[in-house]
Amino acid sequence: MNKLITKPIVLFGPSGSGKSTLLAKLFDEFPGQFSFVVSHTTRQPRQGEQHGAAYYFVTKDEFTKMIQNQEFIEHAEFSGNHYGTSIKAVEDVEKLGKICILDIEINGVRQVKRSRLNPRFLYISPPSLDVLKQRLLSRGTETEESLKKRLDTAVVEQEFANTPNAFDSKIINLDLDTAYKQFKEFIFGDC
Ligand SMILES: Nc1ncnc2c1ncn2[C@@H]1O[C@H](COP(=O)(O)OP(=O)(O)OP(=O)(O)O)[C@@H](O)[C@H]1O
Repeated sequence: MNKLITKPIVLFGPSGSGKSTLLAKLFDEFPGQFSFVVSHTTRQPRQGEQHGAAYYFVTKDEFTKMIQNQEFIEHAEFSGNHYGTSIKAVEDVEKLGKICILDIEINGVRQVKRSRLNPRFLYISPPSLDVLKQRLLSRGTETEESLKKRLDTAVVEQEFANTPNAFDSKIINLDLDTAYKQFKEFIFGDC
């Protein structure tokens, strides 16, 4: 196997910019070649969620110990629950010979940049905030409040993306076929 293409890939971009859509196409076209990393969380499992598949479910104490032992590449708290990506979880994906994809938000990206992981960063940008708003509306997943929150966050994410060395490559997701072609070029291209 070509070692170079096993370098992990960090995907980031505003909610609604198309990350899941592009990943779904990729996983569909290349089954078994890519994998998400299994994260750790302190939240309770939902029905059907398996330990080690959806997440590694751990207690708050276990999570805190992992932070102290510097086992996480990035971690964060959302709605009172902790979530983190461990170095070991990334290594587990690599051991399986799969390309590891991390789909994370910008605070995670900042932490990854300070970690010993040396991934490639890809920024998925919407063509404009107006188009982003339309796509989030047509996805039908948002309340008025969550839409506003996502759009406000998108402004911060775009500002972050405009800082030097924020990403290795950027895709403006206007036409999906074109964006997907660029996505594959990045993934399979030179590191
Ligand atoms: N190029 C495109 N043209 C038109 N619609 C698109 C395009 N790319 C994605 N979409 C649509 O935009 C919506 C948002 O895309 P998607 O859910 O993939 O975004 P996301 O970045 O994964 O968001 P989140 O971070 O919230 O998971 C979806 O309804 C998707 O079908």
